[in-house]
Amino acid sequence: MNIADSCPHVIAVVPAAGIGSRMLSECPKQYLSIGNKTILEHSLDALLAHPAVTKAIVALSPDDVYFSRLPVANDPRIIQVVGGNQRADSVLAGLKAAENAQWVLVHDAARPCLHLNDLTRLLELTQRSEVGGILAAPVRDTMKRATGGAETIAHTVEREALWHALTPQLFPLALLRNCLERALREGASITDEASALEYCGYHPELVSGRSDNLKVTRPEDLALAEFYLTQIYNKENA
Ligand SMILES: Nc1ccn([C@@H]2O[C@H](COP(=O)(O)OP(=O)(O)OP(=O)(O)O)[C@@H](O)[C@H]2O)c(=O)n1
Ligand SMILES: C[C@](O)(CO)[C@H](O)COP(=O)(O)O
Repeated sequence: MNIADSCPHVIAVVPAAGIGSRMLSECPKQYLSIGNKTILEHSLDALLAHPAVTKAIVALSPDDVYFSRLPVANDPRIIQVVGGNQRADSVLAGLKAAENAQWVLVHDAARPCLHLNDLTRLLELTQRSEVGGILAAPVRDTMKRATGGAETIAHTVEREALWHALTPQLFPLALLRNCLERALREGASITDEASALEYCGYHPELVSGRSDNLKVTRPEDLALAEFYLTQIYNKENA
């Protein structure tokens, strides 16, 4: 049985409507280039490399003038929607455009270094989970909680069982939409999809993922992402 047969069709939602203010770049960071492609194109290619990911819904800013210039804009697997003021609003816009797929995964446009093996291991949840889960990386550093409003240490945070939430995050489409709509309606702080499920009392699984699946956020992240993508390219073309 090949990989595509063992996994149901999955729709990806890619929030790409941010302005990338922390990147301090001329254009939204998802349109910065690494090699011959933009960060967004790298992220979409990483998702569509898996045969089970049959469609990608990209949530774009209403002011986006960049996406239509990309070759991927003409890919029949890509659907464009207008994103919202917050990342969660953009994700919800994407979910509303998803057909009645059973499963949906949400992946930041700003995470171009996703490895196919990590995506494959996350997608294995479709075979054994009813709630879904997220790629995550265990915390390695000692973690400190700052004193409110000051840059002084209040205390050390126990790092045992502490994880960095990454993306993709994979959930049953109906469950994620219902939890996200309720959490947003009730004013919950939602910075990733798992937090909407947690708000509704669910406990998504943690799938250990590579720590080089970084979110390009600040200027110094671009060179690191380029290094990681070069590593992926060299391995694929060895
Ligand atoms: N209203 C928003 C805000 C963010 N995003 C997307 O969510 C992902 C993760 O968000 P983040 O890294 O915070 O991106 P920005 O919001 O663009 O960055 P910043 O907070 O520095 O402005 C990005 O791919 C971004 O494009 C989105 O689709 N809609
Ligand atoms: C979804 C996410 O990438 C998981 O770590 C993160 O929450 C996005 O946060 P941002 O502030 O929107 O970048």
